[in-house]
Amino acid sequence: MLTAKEFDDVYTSQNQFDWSKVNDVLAIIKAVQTEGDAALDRYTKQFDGAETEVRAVPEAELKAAHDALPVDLKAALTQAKKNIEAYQRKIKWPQPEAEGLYPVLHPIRSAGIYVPGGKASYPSTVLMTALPARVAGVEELTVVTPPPVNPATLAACYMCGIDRVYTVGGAQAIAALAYGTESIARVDKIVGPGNQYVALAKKLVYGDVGIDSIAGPSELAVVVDASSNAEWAALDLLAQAEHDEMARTFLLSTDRAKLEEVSRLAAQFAEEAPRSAIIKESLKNNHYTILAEDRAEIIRLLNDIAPEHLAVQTEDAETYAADVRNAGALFIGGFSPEALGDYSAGPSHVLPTNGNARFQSGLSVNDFLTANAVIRVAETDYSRLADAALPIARSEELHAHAASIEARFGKRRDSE
Ligand SMILES: NC(=O)c1ccc[n+]([C@@H]2O[C@H](COP(=O)([O-])OP(=O)(O)OC[C@H]3O[C@@H](n4cnc5c(N)ncnc54)[C@H](O)[C@@H]3O)[C@@H](O)[C@H]2O)c1
Ligand SMILES: N[C@H](CO)Cc1c[nH]c[nH+]1
Ligand SMILES: [Zn+2]
Repeated sequence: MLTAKEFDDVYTSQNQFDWSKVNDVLAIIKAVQTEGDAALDRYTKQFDGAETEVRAVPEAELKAAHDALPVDLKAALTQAKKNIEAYQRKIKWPQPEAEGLYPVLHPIRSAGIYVPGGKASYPSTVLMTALPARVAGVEELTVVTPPPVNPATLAACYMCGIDRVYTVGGAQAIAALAYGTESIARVDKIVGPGNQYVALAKKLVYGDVGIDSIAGPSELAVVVDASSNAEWAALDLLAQAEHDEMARTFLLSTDRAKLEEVSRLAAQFAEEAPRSAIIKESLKNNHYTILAEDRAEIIRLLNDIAPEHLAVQTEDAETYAADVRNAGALFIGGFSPEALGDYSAGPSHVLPTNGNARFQSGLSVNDFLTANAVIRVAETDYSRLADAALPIARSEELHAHAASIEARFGKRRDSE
């Protein structure tokens, strides 16, 4: 258990993006650029142990996976799909009136979706990425995901009408979406979460292609007080720790006894959990229990951590939403476990990690829209804007700028 000061000392140095693999990832990207599909096949064999030739999964295979879904899973995916679509429709930017100065909104044409598949499989990520894109009106969606692929992931692709699905993952899949290969067409924007290799590749290709954000190893901060259910809090911590040894969890309170109770239960559940090895490693290296002085100190710590997920399970939980500026998604109250956000609540579970919530929101329909400013100046408004522009153009000594503005005064006088 750490005080806030002790946490500040240890955490700041660790809360940095891991660039140590950058040369490996750059080499992968370059190989895909020069060798295309052959490089994809080689890396799939090397990193995923699969002897496959990259190919689009036939539509009939997607449909067969969908038809074979167990009834309860099909119903859950269908309901989750409805909830996600409803939320994305609600938050979609409205098109402002086409008057004078306004943005004109367009969906981007094509998007590539990375669906992780290394340590777990993620049919839910198909829904959480493809549906916001579909609500925006993106024409073409390509999914990449490493082998072996969970049939439920293929079924989810079928439900979302994905145009092409390729069983390739990691940095090589990101490079293929960014630059294209013989089999995979390049896209306008790449979205979706992934491990350090995927995150590094997205950073490196950005600018040649759009990206949504860096959605890396999962994170959860849980705030508890004497009133909190310690078992629920402990299980919520495990639910994120089981994603990855690199998943980060934080437990905060002003109540020492409750922190001890939650920590004891988390350690006990970790022993019994099916994914015990991953969870124990994550809790050992990437978990922080913090005893704060007061609520203000908890708020300050949360804004510094800027966690992907924040679960507040205290009596005054409602008050946190206004005071915490930096969190990818907030889960308020005991009946809002983070896992519901992962699957069925509605907002996308693709959220910024590693402190990126300071400047980045979770994936949404609006990530698939561009807003192009339209400037249409009425002649009667010209002088007002020209007078506010000319002295600035002259001070920048950009004479052609000034002349282009002055020329309109001449034209107007001539036409009067
Ligand atoms: N932030 C979010 O929104 C969000 C959502 C879901 C999942 N996640 C996170 O996504 C991550 C998924 O990671 P994952 O590993 O399970 O799947 P992944 O698909 O991201 O990574 C697997 C791929 O990594 C590549 N790889 C593995 N070892 C490599 C090596 N030594 N060199 C080069 N490439 C290598 C392989 O190509 C493999 O296909 C987890 O950390 C999870 O917590 C985040
Ligand atoms: N918690 C993950 C985001 O960090 C999303 C997810 C998908 N499936 C289960 N969980
Ligand atoms: Zn999760």
